[in-house]
Amino acid sequence: MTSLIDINLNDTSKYRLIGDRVLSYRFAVPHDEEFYIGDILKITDTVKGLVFFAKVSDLIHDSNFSDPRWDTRPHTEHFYGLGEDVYILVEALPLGYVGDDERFRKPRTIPAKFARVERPSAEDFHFLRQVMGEIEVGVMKSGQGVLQDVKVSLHAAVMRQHMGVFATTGMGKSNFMKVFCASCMAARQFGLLIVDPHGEYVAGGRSSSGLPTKGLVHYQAGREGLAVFTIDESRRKKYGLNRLWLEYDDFRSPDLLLLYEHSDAQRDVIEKLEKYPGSDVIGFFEENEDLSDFDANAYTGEYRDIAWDLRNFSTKTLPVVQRHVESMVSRNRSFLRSKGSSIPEIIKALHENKVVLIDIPRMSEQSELFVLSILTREIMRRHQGEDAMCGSGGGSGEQKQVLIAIEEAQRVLGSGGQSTRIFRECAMEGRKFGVGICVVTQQPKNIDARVLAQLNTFVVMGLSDRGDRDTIASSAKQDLSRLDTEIQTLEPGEAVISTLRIPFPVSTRIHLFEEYIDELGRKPVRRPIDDGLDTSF
Ligand SMILES: Nc1ncnc2c1ncn2[C@@H]1O[C@H](COP(=O)(O)OP(=O)(O)OP(=O)(O)O)[C@@H](O)[C@H]1O
Repeated sequence: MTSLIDINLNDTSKYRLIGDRVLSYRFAVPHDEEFYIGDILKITDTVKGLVFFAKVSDLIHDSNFSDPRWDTRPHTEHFYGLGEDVYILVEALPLGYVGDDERFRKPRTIPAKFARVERPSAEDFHFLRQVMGEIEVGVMKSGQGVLQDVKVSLHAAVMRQHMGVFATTGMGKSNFMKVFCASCMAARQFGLLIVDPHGEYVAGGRSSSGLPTKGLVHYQAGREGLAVFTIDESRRKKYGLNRLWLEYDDFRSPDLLLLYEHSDAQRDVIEKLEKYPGSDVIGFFEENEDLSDFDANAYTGEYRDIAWDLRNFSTKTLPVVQRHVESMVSRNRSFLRSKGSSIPEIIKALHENKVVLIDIPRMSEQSELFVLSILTREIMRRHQGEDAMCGSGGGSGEQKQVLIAIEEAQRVLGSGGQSTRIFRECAMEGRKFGVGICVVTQQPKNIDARVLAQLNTFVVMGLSDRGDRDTIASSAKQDLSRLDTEIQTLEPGEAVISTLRIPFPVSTRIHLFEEYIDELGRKPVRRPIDDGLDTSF
């Protein structure tokens, strides 16, 4: 029989490990002890000189009585009393261990039998802090509370290996993205591109629960790490932002596939036109008023090659594509013009490791996808070439890193579909060229499984749908299946984060953006120019 009475009365904890598995610990605590799922524990193995950390994954009532039905008999309390023979069995998941060299490692060994189990103290937290990266997003949760001293930070170097942010509406996705942006502005480790059709990231607005929120321009101390390109004149003047322009040549015919449904014949036209600069394609369709009786042999206009390539298409197909091109141009008039594009400036800002926000308030979903697809293609094109091996001045040989956020990503990364080729290409090959994607979605089960398999960082916020949780559990690189209860019970603003270089899934309370930027504002911002300088007197 296991006694809960401690042998050494001077010892700080009387709980002892009785588990028998490398990947699952177990110990007993009195029946009235307060423990919560998610509590972080420290297990000291004095035999091997190792300190293990674990997280409570289950709580089970148990007893030492041989009668298996003792607790269902009347007057149980009277016969037995609830002394030390009745207890709670606590099951815990190992996080990792620290040895003499003070390095945190994955849990590849088991603590000694009866190793001491206790709650970690403030000094123990530096072991957990050790595994964190540069992009702070919150603090580590422990059961009902948080470990204020253990900030949860993602590693910038793994962002090119793609990230997913999964949350049902109202669970704090927008807040998370803004906190992530603010940390990227402060850390300046890679460029981050976000296209915002709701205008909420720049200057805030109202959260899904109606509360007023702030935006990235309010993080004043980090402003050097932010470049906003907007179509909103009043905002541009008020906050000193850049004007967003794209030019006809930024457009390529496959962008139409994202915006409209097409028949096979119309798709063929679009493919034929892919090799032509956007200004030629737009020029061709604008110059010909009526293509319903188009005859390539009789064509006398400026775009002979295009006319010749379209010679065999039916005169029913061409007017449809023409309508789509014209509607695309007129719909996006507020930022699309024949000459003069912001793309060089956008890419420069990304390569200066800034957060680049494309602010197109009140524009349609189609315009948002249009802009995102053009920018993604251009970033990929430049990174596939030599441009990204630079430092803006050229020659340092270091590859630039860019992360592209794709909100409501199921629209463009769902299973199947030609229309989303550029995003798919980015997910499959981007990392080789330093281009990562940040897939943000409420419906992970509707994202192509091959794309999910490419994501190496998962930020899982509350997901009410079992199918969504199962999809996440089967795609994450760390085992999240045993955290299902925790994921189901996450409150708004809480997340389970599974990422490379942090050896265990971390339960996190995401910072509230408004509080976080106040806190960041009080800290000095690290500027790339300061790297390597001794800033002391
Ligand atoms: N980390 C947090 N700490 C405290 N409160 C939070 C946190 N994150 C979100 N909230 C609160 O939860 C509510 C919803 O947050 P938010 O608007 O970010 O959700 P959302 O998932 O983006 O919603 P939607 O999908 O509808 O835009 C807000 O009122 C916000 O204040």
